[in-house]
Amino acid sequence: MHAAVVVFPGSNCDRDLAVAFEAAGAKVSMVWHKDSELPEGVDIVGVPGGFSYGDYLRCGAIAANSPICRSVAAHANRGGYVLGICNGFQVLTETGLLPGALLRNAGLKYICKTVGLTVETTASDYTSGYTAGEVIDIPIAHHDGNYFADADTIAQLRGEDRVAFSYAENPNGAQDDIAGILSENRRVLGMMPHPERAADPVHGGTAGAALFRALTGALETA
Ligand SMILES: NC(=O)CC[C@H](N)C(=O)O
Repeated sequence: MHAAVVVFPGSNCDRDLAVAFEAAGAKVSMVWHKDSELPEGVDIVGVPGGFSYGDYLRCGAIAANSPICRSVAAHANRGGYVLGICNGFQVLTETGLLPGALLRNAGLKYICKTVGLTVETTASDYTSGYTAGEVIDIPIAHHDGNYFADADTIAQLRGEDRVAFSYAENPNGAQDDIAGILSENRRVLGMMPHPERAADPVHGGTAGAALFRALTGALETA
């Protein structure tokens, strides 16, 4: 599996994401925000966490209009896989690849801690390594993680089994406790928690590693 990890000015989880992909057996290329093309043969694009462009305007809003994001959208629209984590999830909602928006946390504070995440569906190449209903410990670190979408969109996400993860205890006011959602074709995942920060024993937890292993397993045999 060949993964590309996008680097924006202000990204701070790009290396962590690359290491997590590599540990699961992927080949990784780093891609700069000013590049207009993804490398040939990329199976999945990772949009990492951080503070792209200093979170100016809105988290992810400027990144969503960067040259590389046009190629990321084209890749997704061709049926390619895209994983957006934290700021990456914010970028994916800003590009319109995923519905809804990430608002300021209900408590108006930056939250940095490990939370329990309920695996809501195993029907995706990201979550097939978990069991449905399993609660996994994954860190969060954000000030704009409060997922919002209108009632029809939430009902559609639930009806189509597209909520990948929910918070066991809601830390940020996210609607319906939503922590991560899938696109209609289940190949684009956006999630606020950081699986790449729980992917090695030195992180103090390895629950995130199963997501990367499931992906490489699925894409290697595809
Ligand atoms: N860790 C992150 O990606 C943070 C995303 C964004 N800067 C926020 O604070 O909400």
